[in-house]
Order: sequence, then C-alpha cells, then structure tokens
Amino acid sequence: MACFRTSARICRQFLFNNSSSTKFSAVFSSPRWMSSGNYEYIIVEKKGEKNNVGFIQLNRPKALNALCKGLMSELDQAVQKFEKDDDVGCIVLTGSDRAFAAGADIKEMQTKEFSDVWRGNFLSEWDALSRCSKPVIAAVNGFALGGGCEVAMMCDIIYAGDKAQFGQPEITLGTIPGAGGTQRLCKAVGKSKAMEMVLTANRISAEEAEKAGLVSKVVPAAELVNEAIKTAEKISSFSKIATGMCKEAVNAGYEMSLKEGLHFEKRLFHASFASNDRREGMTAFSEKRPPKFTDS
Ligand SMILES: C[C@@H](CO)C(=O)SCCNC(=O)CCNC(=O)[C@H](O)C(C)(C)COP(=O)(O)OP(=O)(O)OC[C@H]1O[C@@H](n2cnc3c(N)ncnc32)[C@H](O)[C@@H]1OP(=O)(O)O
Repeated sequence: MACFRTSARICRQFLFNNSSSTKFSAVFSSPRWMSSGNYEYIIVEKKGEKNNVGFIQLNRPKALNALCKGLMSELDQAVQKFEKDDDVGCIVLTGSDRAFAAGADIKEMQTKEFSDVWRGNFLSEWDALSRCSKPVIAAVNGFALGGGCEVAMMCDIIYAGDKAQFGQPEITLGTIPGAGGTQRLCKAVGKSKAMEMVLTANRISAEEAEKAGLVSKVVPAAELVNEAIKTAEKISSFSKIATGMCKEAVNAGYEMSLKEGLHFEKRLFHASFASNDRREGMTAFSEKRPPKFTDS
C-alpha cells in the first residue's frame, strides 16, 4: 500500500501490473457474498479484495453446462442483478474445467417444431449478456461449443485456459449456429476461418483462438479464473462511467463505419468531461495521488 502514498505514477503501475498483492487477493478472496437468489444451474458470488467483481459460474456439470432454458434464464437474472449492483464494476463468467458450455441443450431442442422456434423467437432470450452495460469477461476452460462459443463471444473479453476448445458443431445436428456463431465468429476470426469452422465442425484450440483473434489471453487452465478475476478487479477500480463509455465506444465502433465510429467516440470523450470522475482522474494525476472515483 506504500506505493499509493509515494506517487500517482507508482500507483498507476500498481493498477496495470500483476502485483503480488493483487495476485494474493484474487487467489485467496473467498465468496463473501452469496446471491440471495435460489439458483439451480449457476453459482453466483461477489469476488475480489473489494468485493467488486460479479462472478457467475455455469454449474450443470452432468450435461457439460448445456444451455437449457432454466440456465439461460438464471444467467439473465444474475447479470441483471450485477448490472444494478453499484459495487460491481465487472463480471466474470466461467464454467467448469471440462466445459465452459457444450452448447444449447440439444435434448430440449430435439422436439421443437419450426412454428415453435419461429413464433417464440427461440434464442432471442440469450441476449442478456450483450445488453449488459458493465464489462463481462468470459473465462473459458474446456469445451466452448455451439451456444457455448456464442455465449463466450457475447462477452467483452475472452480469456482461455490452455486446454480450451472452441467450435460451432451445429452442422452435425443438421442445423446452423443461431446466436451469433456465424456473424460474431466471422468478425472475430475472419470469413475463411469462420466458414471452415461452421462447415466442418472443426474445433480450434485456445492457442489457435488467440492467434486468430477470438481470445485475448491464454493462461494455464488452473490459473484461468484467478487471472480473469484479477483483470476484473482492475477494471472495477476505475470509474464505472468511464468503463461504460469505453465499452459503448468499442462496441458501437465495431458496428459502424470508421468515420461514424470516430465521431461517436469523440462525442463520448467530450461527454466524459461532464463527469466528476474525469475531473478527479486528471486532478489526481496532477497532484501525484491515486484517484478516488465516485462513479459520478
Ligand atoms: C443451436 C446452437 C446454438 O446456436 C447449439 O448450441 S446446438 C449444440 C451444439 N453443441 C454440440 O453439438 C455439442 C454436443 N456435445 C458433444 O458433442 C459432446 O458432448 C462433447 C462436448 C464433444 C463431449 O463429449 P464427451 O464424450 O466427452 O461427453 P458426452 O457426449 O458423453 O457428454 C456428457 C453428457 O453431457 C450431455 N451433453 C453434452 N452436450 C450437450 C448438449 N449440447 N445438450 C444436451 N446435453 C449435452 C451428453 O448428452 C451427456 O449426458 P448423458 O447423455 O450421458 O446424460
């Protein structure tokens, strides 16, 4: 903690480096808060030294976290709960060592008719993660297949354990990806690789996913969750207004032309000057002290 007193610059290094005290907090932080919700398919906790990381673990091990209706509905509820929680600045979503998620629940889908899925707009209810204004990190170990890969891609950052496998095997079921597995994958890994993956059901390793651009970091499987929590703690230490603006600018820019994206970013940047946190951040820098963000 002495670094905080010494200078703002050293403090900034503290925030940006993997300091031993941050590692300590991520490794040893216990679930100090359990969700009051009664979840069947997920585990929901708050983690991190400051209890400011929303942690969701898919927990349907016998079915390799297949994304049944109940699980997706609980995921939606948990994300909304963290969205409203003023202490939470970032969310980590993970699965088990064996599977992040093996896709939509095939046994649940098996008997559905065209009219069911069309009229019910099946899978549209999966959009909760994409609507979340707070950053979400997917920590992927094991299989991320079909809907599992799609859910990971709905997150803002993907960290993968070194044994993770990504794929879109829907073609083997006589169907196609239905929750972004063609479009999001195409944007992440490029058209040729995405086309190969959806047409052949070939899986790619964590290493390949990192090279192709689907994943931002690969770490040993055992360290994955702590690594994601550490990053989430860092993100949570910043102004929630600024992190929200960053997320909005990146996501909007991704969909827009360069000209529109640059304009949108500039306007959000201008808007940040209306926040107390922008004033505090720059004042703290000048006064060589750590900033105290108030999310206002
Ligand atoms: C529509 C889109 C969304 O856009 C989809 O997501 S469609 C689904 C796409 N996913 C898949 O096709 C993957 C299906 N799963 C597998 O291919 C294999 O299970 C595996 C992931 C390669 C693992 O194989 P392994 O031999 O190690 O394990 P099992 O096959 O015995 O699986 C264990 C257990 O889990 C059940 N299960 C696995 N995936 C699903 C799923 N997507 N839906 C429902 N259930 C799933 C599997 O049936 C086994 O349970 P058991 O039958 O033994 O009770």
